[in-house]
Amino acid sequence: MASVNVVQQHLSFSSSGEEDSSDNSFDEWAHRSVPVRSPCRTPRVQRHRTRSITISPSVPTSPIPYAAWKKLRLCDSPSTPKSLLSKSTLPCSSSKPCRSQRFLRLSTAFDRVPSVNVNPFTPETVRRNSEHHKRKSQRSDDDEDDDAQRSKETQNSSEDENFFLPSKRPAVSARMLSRYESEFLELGCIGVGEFGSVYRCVKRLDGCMYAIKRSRRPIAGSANEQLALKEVYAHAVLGHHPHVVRYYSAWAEDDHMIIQNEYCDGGSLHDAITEKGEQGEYFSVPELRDVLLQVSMGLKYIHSSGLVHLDIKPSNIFICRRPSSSAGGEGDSEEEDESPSSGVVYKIGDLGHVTSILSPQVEEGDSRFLAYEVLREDYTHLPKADIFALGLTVFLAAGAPPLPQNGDDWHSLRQGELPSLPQELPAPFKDLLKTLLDPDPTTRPSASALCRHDVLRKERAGKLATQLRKELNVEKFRTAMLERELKEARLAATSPQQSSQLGSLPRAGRKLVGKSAARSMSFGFPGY
Ligand SMILES: Nc1ncnc2c1ncn2[C@@H]1O[C@H](COP(=O)(O)OP(=O)(O)OP(=O)(O)O)[C@@H](O)[C@H]1O
Ligand SMILES: [Mg+2]
Repeated sequence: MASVNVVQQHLSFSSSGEEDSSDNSFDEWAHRSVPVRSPCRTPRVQRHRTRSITISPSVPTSPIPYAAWKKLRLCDSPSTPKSLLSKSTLPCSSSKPCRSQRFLRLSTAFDRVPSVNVNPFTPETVRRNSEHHKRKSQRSDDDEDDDAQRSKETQNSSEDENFFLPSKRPAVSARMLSRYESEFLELGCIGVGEFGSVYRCVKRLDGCMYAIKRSRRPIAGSANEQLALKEVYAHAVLGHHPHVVRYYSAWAEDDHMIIQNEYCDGGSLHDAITEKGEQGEYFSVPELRDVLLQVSMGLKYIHSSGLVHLDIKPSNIFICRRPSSSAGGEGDSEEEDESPSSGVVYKIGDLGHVTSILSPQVEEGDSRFLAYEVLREDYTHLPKADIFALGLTVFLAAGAPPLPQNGDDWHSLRQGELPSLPQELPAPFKDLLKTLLDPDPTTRPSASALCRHDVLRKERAGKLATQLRKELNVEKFRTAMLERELKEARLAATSPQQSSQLGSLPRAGRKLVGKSAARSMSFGFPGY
């Protein structure tokens, strides 16, 4: 759990003698992590601002008269006047004194907000637990003094429990905080879009990381309300797919829509392109194929659900670099059983423009990625507008210069003129990309056709063959070992004398210890 690490690191850092940070309250830390004047203000700051303006004892906390707002009452947020908030603040438990200054500070830092549980099942916690147990057993081997050892173990085990086991603090306190504050610990702002700001948060109950998107402006009665609702409706209908950002929950709070999604630890494709660009690099051909194939899989799923995304672009494609530490992990899907060749998973996110293919209500996305037919309000081939935007996305990843928002260059791109690239793409791949940008939407391949396309699948097939060859070699080796052991066993059965001689005089190259190791050798293949 990177998030928990962040918190623990921060806290132990402050306990290491840097006393000028004596006022290291969580609030201050959270504020420091967000740049001053950033448009990405934390919901907490914004909420308090709103509250100080709109909430007085005589003013109801939900003064929104709009009929449309009623639609958003997915979960009523409790009223949280400041008085209740401050009353609800619990002091550090006095019945269980803090063990060290670090823990004292830990509880000091946390006592303004409910604590966070550590989920013992996340890959990171499991890894840390096993490393810790290894270290502990090494310590036991080395230590000779039994008494000292025993007292040390008692001390260590309580340390371990405090550090690695789920916390014994109350899971979620029933204090009068907003749902966002009571259920999540905010670790920082990870992005700002047109519609919302996105925060990396740990859910206090399950200890997993989530991306929480909060609409930047109040939504009741505004055009943003439709966008907010669309995003939630689309997520709820789409369910799980490895190449679509997973949705967990949504609610309205202080007239803002809040959406809890899977956290993608690699940021957006836009970030990755920018990072590479700053070093004069761009995505290689295998990486481009990977992006194209994986996003096509996500699109195939969205399109087959009767929906279109209509805002495909690098900043709406998110990257997961390691096994998901959000709850749930990867979902199943017929063709997604192959793991991505790069170890990087691309996921389609930001469903704010999603609409139905059959009865579209089109809210145009970013004009740089807009297909010409959508501008002309021809909605007969909407899924192909996603394909067009995907084509431009891949061109950008390949090193194309920034796309025009309008003007002659905008039109030329929609008349079949390809963006210039700093790298030479293989002809079949370039031809495929060209079809994605074809002015005629019917000529562009469908997402489903892209998923099956030879140019994208060939490399995976090659990798699969290499893997199978390796597995075959291992099996051959294993068979040879078994045959040899069988021969020896037969020999031993027919002439016990010979076998005892063999047993007493080890042959060169044979192990004295662990002779049967080969049999229990694990190559990590199912069935063995
Ligand atoms: N699930 C996530 N995991 C990691 N980062 C995310 C996630 N969701 C959003 N972000 C970050 O926040 C940024 C804005 O998110 P998002 O695109 O959902 O907001 P938006 O306001 O709808 O954007 P737009 O301007 O495209 O309408 C993203 O570009 C990305 O950097
Ligand atoms: Mg976006």
